[in-house]
Amino acid sequence: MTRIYSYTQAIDADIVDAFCLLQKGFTDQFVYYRKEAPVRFMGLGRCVALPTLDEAEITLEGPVHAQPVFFSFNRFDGANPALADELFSSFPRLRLMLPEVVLIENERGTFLQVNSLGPVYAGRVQRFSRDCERAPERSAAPIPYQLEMDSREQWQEAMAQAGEALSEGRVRKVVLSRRLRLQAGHPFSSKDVLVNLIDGDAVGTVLLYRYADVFFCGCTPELLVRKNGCTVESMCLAGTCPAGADGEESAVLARQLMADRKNREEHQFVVDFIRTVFERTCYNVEIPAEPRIMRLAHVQHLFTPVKAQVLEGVSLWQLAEDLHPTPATAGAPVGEATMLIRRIEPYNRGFYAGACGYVDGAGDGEFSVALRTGVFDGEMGYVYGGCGIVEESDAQAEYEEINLKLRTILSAFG
Ligand SMILES: C=C(O[C@@H]1C=C(C(=O)O)C=C[C@H]1O)C(=O)O
Repeated sequence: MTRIYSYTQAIDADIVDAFCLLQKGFTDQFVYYRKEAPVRFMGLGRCVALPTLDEAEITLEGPVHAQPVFFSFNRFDGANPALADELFSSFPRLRLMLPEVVLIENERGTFLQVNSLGPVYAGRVQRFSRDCERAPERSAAPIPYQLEMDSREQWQEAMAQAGEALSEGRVRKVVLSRRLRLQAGHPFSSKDVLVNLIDGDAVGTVLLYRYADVFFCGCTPELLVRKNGCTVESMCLAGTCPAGADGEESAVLARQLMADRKNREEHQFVVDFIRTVFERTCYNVEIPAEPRIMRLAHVQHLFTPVKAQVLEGVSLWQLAEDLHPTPATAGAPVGEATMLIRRIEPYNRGFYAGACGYVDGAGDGEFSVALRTGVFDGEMGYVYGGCGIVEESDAQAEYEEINLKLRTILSAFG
């Protein structure tokens, strides 16, 4: 058992400004920041890492009753024996990481949480809250960079391998990705990348995990699972078209996407998979019969929301493990597709397309699928993008689709 003391008080501060000021003093940094709703957590430092919540004995302190916020960043294919990209190999494999300081914004307000393995010393809270409240308004600088294009021939080759597995019937869908290398004149700043994503036009949830000099960051539209008491939600997201230049073009493209058999099929694999997991672990499962459109800055997706009540005794962690990876990021059947990805992709995805999120001391929280992300160290970085491949997919069109998806993470450089 690990006894954790968690002290929370309200603060009158903008949490992003406060994070920008405080971050200089901490090598470990964690962000889970939903842009469209105040579900925002920004963590600094490391109080403790635990394998499960069962190991924690939590004492809540301070004027606000709030659970400690643990972060969890997990690899796409944690069991893949292939070595991860050198940038990812430095991140420890820890399940639940509790920061020393968490800045919280939710529908109740903005809060400062200080976590400790002994009773939290009041002077410490006062010092952080003073710093938060005097934080200057943030500014972010653009980051000039060069993108090294990957080879189209290599992509054709990967597509040919996928095509073979599809025509032999070994898989019915596989999600292949591309990795592009970036080079900058100055070291990538995690603060600037973060602020550009939060304040820019990227839609979704901003994620950051910084460990010493290396950081993983992005803005994903895809929720894996959210748990609030016994209510749980998920999302089927697969099938893509461009966003369109204006409202009219966007509506035409959306209608074509809704009517496109290939995209509807790619989408349906995800719906069927999530339905199977939810019907085993939940009840009152609600899944609309028809998908909707999710419009983002650069692309639009077919999207089906999922809602249910979870069976007593089933944890958020178990749901995330059962759901990940879905056919949206692996393919169908999931195991066969994952094996094919290991064989075809010349790199290990690391956190890209992994389940990343937060869990609070009561077991509520959420995980997103870490899409539209990259990993950075000094002047170099890698960005990742993928797309679902079925038998009738065209290599050229899928290559272009990934270019559109990459524009979200590239928007982080201004
Ligand atoms: C794999 C990615 O995106 C996934 C694949 C999609 C598709 O194939 O249409 C759409 C959304 C995501 O589920 C990515 O962005 O890297």
